[in-house]
Amino acid sequence: MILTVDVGNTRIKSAVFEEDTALEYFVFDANELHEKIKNILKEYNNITHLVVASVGKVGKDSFLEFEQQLSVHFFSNEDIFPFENKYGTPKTLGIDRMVLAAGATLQFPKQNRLVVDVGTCITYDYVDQDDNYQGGAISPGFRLRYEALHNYTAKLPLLQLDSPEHLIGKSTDQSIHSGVVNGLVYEIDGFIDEYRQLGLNFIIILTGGDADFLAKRLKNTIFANSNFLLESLNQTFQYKIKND
Ligand SMILES: Nc1ncnc2c1ncn2[C@@H]1O[C@H](COP(=O)(O)OP(=O)(O)O)[C@@H](O)[C@H]1O
Ligand SMILES: CC(C)(COP(=O)(O)O)[C@@H](O)C(=O)NCCC(=O)O
Ligand SMILES: [K+]
Repeated sequence: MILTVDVGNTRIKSAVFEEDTALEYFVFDANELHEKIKNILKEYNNITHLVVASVGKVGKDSFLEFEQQLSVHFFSNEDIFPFENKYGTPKTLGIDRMVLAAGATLQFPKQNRLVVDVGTCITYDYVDQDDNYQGGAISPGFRLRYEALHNYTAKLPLLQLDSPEHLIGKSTDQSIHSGVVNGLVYEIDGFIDEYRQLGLNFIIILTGGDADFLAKRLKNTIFANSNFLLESLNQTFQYKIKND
């Protein structure tokens, strides 16, 4: 059994896998990391590997204590991945993006793939049908947009993510929701349309904490799976074991 841990910039997501099947999912904050992992290991005493991808402030050292109990793998850009990395700065490519690209490559062979991960940031990652990772884009996620409007103005309130009632906002709150939510929908649909105009045919995987909220609002047909990163971590680790 494998325990996968995805440390994002907002929260930590985790899942226990028995081969390709996820048995249980968990979500927690960085300050609960040790206690939560200890509890998971108690509950599932067949876990042999702890596999981590972190772009947050939780580093490799945070998992040292578990090395007495099981084998720990903290993914880095030096690991073996099932794609050729054509990014101009491969060493600075986020490990979450590397794992997403690996998952897309392994789960959807021989086709162009675009992964859109809507978390703290929105990341776009394009892997072509010959398994070349080409790059993508990074933009602010929902929370960052709401907070930026509040933090960098004198008058705008801090709102929680909510559906805009109208395209044309009739109040301050409605205008903010329309700007943030419709703006993000247009951004993602716009990116997808632009990629298509390059003559590219590709599958789209939408993931991250806000994938479900967004999926029904996009005009483009997509494959939405908020657990795609955890599944990809499990698959990338199995790929590593077979190919290292
Ligand atoms: N229970 C929850 N706690 C916090 N954020 C949540 C929750 N459920 C959904 N979300 C949404 O998920 C987003 C974070 O997505 P996530 O993919 O976990 O980010 P990251 O990987 O950057 O930590 C938040 O901005 C929020 O809108
Ligand atoms: C862009 C990110 C901050 C996204 O983080 P997340 O929204 O998943 O918390 C992360 O992938 C990262 O730190 N990337 C490094 C820069 C790059 O990928 O080029
Ligand atoms: K992201």
